[in-house]
Amino acid sequence: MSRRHPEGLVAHGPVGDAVVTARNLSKIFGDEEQAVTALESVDAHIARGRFTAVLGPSGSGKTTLLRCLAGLEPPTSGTIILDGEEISLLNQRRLTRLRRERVGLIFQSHNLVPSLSVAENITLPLDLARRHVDPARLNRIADVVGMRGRLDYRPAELSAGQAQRVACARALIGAPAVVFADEPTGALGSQDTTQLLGILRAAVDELEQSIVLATHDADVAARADTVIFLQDGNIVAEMNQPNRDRLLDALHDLGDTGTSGIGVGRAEREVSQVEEAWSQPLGAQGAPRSRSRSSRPRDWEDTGERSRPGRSARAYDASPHDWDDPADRSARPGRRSSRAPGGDGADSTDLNNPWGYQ
Ligand SMILES: Nc1ncnc2c1ncn2[C@@H]1O[C@H](COP(=O)(O)OP(=O)(O)OP(=O)(O)O)[C@@H](O)[C@H]1O
Repeated sequence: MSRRHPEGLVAHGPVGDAVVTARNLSKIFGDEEQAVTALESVDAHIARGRFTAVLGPSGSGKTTLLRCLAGLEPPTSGTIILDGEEISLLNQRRLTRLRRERVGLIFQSHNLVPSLSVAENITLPLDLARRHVDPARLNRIADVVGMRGRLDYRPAELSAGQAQRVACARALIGAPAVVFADEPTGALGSQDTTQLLGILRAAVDELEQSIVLATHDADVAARADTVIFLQDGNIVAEMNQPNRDRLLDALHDLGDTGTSGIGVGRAEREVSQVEEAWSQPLGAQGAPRSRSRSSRPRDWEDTGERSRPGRSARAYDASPHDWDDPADRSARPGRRSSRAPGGDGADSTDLNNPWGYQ
């Protein structure tokens, strides 16, 4: 069942259902001695209308998982169902159409097309899909990401944070079934990171947008509803309603010694054009590696796993809402309905409160 939100914003299907499912998903790059197993027999259930983070160190398979789930990378084996469609059964033309109509993409590098204006970059997915661009929708999304006053700017005239907010608007404009965001804050400073996560968080809470975000940063993952822990191409644990403390405890329990790269920045990955991002593998190279496997992901919802005596919960003070406050969190997933009136064209949006609720 679809719900129609104000301003024609559509959430597809009941919140909490799977928007993407992977069963027995494996991805091997290369063959024989050059073979690299990036994903091995992964089962994943991505809930609709929720914010899911995939947390893991460099090389754990985050990008590969997102690319497979988004239909950008063909799996070696396994099944992926995206918004009700088994994507392995689709021919290239239908797969491209499915991606354009139902998938939003955000990368670490903003991938804006330099020759297009901000407005043209935002509406690019709709133009590629030959879908109507509703000017009110464009203005609303531009308000949300604080770019309404810069719609005629070119990407070269934007800061890194502004450019990534445009990329975020581009992913949200078509109200896709799911947005995949691969390290979207990896090249941003802390203030821009906070703003971008606020926009993504609000898109989930206010619009029931399904979002899957890959990160190596526990602080970023702490903003999600669910965290999937990836190690060596395996999902080794899942946690609902994370906070920073619980995540750090879980990482400690999983054997993270602080040298795995989780929580540490990395070099920006360059992909030049959004159209290329829609159709081409990123082409990362890597060496084969040994792996330790667990047969079943750990579940930190198990109360036996949950209590951590001696650790007090630290507030994640960068957040616009205190999501880590259990009282506040219990209010989710109830959606706040009151909104501020539309903007006047200036970039006056409170980016810590991007959808304008009180
Ligand atoms: N196109 C490719 N060809 C060969 N190996 C690849 C390719 N893409 C990824 N790999 C390898 O697959 C493994 C998982 O890579 P992936 O990029 O998915 O990990 P990641 O967790 O996203 O890492 P990072 O955070 O550094 O981006 C790595 O060993 C990587 O080198």
